[in-house]
Amino acid sequence: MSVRVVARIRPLLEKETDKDTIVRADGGENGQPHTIVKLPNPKNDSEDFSFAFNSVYDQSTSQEALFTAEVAPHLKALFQGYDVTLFAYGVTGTGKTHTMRGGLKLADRGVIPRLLSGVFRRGKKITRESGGETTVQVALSYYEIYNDKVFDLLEPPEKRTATGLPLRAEASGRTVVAGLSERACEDLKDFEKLYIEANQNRVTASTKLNAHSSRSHAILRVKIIQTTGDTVRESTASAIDLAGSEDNRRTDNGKERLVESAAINKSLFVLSQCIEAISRGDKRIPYRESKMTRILSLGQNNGITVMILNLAPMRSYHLDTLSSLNVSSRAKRIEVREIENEVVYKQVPKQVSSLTGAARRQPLQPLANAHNAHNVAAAGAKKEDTNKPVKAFAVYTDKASKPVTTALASKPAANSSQVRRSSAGKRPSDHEPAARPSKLARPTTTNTSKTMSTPKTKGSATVSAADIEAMVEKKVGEVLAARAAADRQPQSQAQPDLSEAVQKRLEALERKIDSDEWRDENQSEGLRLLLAARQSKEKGDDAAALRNYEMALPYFPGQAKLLGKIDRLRARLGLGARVSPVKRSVRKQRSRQVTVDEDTEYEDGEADVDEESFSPIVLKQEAKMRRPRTRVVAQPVFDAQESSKEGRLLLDIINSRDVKRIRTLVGIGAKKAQALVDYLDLMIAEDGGQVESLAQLRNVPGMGGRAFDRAYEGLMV
Ligand SMILES: Nc1ncnc2c1ncn2[C@@H]1O[C@H](COP(=O)(O)OP(=O)(O)OP(=O)(O)O)[C@@H](O)[C@H]1O
Repeated sequence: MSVRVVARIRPLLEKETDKDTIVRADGGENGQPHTIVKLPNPKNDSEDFSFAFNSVYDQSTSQEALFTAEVAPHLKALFQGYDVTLFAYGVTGTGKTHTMRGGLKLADRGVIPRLLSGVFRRGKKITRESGGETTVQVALSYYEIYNDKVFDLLEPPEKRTATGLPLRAEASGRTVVAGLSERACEDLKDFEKLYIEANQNRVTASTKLNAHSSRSHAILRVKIIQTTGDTVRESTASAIDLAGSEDNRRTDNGKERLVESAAINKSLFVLSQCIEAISRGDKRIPYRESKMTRILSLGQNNGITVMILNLAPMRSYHLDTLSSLNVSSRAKRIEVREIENEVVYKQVPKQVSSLTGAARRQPLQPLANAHNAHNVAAAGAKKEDTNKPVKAFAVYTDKASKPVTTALASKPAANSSQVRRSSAGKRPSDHEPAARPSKLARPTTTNTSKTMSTPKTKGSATVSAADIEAMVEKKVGEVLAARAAADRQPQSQAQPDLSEAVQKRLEALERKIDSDEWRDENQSEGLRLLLAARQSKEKGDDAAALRNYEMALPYFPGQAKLLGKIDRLRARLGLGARVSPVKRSVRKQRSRQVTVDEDTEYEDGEADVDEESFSPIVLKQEAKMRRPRTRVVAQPVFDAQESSKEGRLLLDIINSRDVKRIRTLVGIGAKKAQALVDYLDLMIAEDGGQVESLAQLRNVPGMGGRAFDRAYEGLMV
């Protein structure tokens, strides 16, 4: 069956200043559960967008009701040998942890404690009814993915290693965490003790948007082992509380939080890309690009998968809500085959025949929602035109309105049985940069939030409703333009098969980045993002390429080459100018007289990145910019260098991309040489393969300022 996707709208919290609720549950007349999420078109309040899900739970839904409807029915299957995966997805502060973990009071308990309670109860029942012949053991493992590293939550934090636990692919195709501890759990009390202790190990820290924000993805695995005589049946329930995406411009996040946030946003972005790739039927699903997606292996795991989309009802989350509705709607299209885990015989090594392995590994199904009532009509329609792209989600407006002029307006909805009443207000995409919309307009408990819901008072420095409207308008315009640009590309161009040579080259780079253990984590991360951007670009997916380049930017702050790529892509997609995270106030135009700080950078804000400066990049860069200036280098010196024989030799050596040759330069060791070559492969090669000038070379990470001077001067000796 396809992944079951349900939405839960949380109630307003007392402290929340934005009381303007715009998200509501609909559909499901005559006592049937709701199936539609409705919210206004951000560009036209009188018109509604609707998204269809398997079920929709409104603000009044209790923890008990949600569990009874969505989780309890799968307990039986779990004991029949099926694996069950439950995961909560949504923007920060929308209620994921509340849904999964809940509060301490009995009525507030979330899905996880209720699941365990159900497991123990059913286990006892089975033992009782079998007259003691069948015994049921429960074992737990609990871990988090923090900054793309896996940490065991059942072990004290002192035992953590810097790199975390490695992942391993099993013969069955499943990805597992190597070296994870597992604890036997006798009863609910046992579980609660373990769970509370483990949660204290979980990295949560206060952010401005959510005072108890989860900064990691938490994964609880409950293994159920049923033994009858000499047969053993194992199945696993996984409950996953994903960290929420957030916008750093709104959260006042400090250095550490920024890095965390980048990791969280990246993994969630990869998840949305995987969902999209599966629903499109792509051959390559980018699971490998984040540990969370490797572990989740959406669509590859057998069994039953339920995705709970958490939503906040307020207007201040409007664009974020649209974005997560888009992603979740696509997830409905992922098919998971329900395959029972085999019974194995005690003492006999478990047989995993290749046939079984192959059968267990899920072939990815592009359009697998024959089970999804909303898609039946579309599935039929699709047959007529197999070349047409699969429309990834259903959204229709509720009010007949004038057709809009965007290119999107004429596209038919493909997976909704609902009548599309208006072609207006097509959905924004979830994967363009603009589609993880800014929370600029999100008020929570902050002052800004007040200004959102209260009219602007005279003389105050607040944002007026019209300003906000304009911001939303602009953002939506960007999103629509990006989508329109993407849609304008002919299908053959949208997903071309990469040439074998390019594919091989990219795969080799991917393997290398993964295998270089010596490499700084942040450096690897930055390179991975560049690689992902490169892959997207090769495939003609400019929007995804842009997103990846933008995410790589904090790892290579101020890099002219990278900024150029971003600017070009933004222009191509019809998006506005880039908003630089680097404070514009410290950015000055380079003048004839360029001032160089003692050990490195140019003053124009285009700080370079060398191996040592990868972490903590963003703040370090600003700190560097504040340092006193001590040396002044005149432009004529640069001009002379450009035309000197040393300059030409330096370029020649760098352009050779030969690690051994580059290492001969003064001040460049093995690591730096390798990092340079990788960077050149990713950034320069696609533009013709050459660093054309010394000025360009000075903007290559690791080759700015002093590193450049040393290498250059070394050639003069
Ligand atoms: N259904 C609900 N009923 C009552 N309160 C709720 C509900 N859902 C969420 N809340 C409250 O909203 C706040 C934010 O919820 P929560 O921490 O679960 O969000 P989250 O999505 O897990 O955020 P993050 O991703 O930042 O961890 C909490 O105070 C929580 O108690």
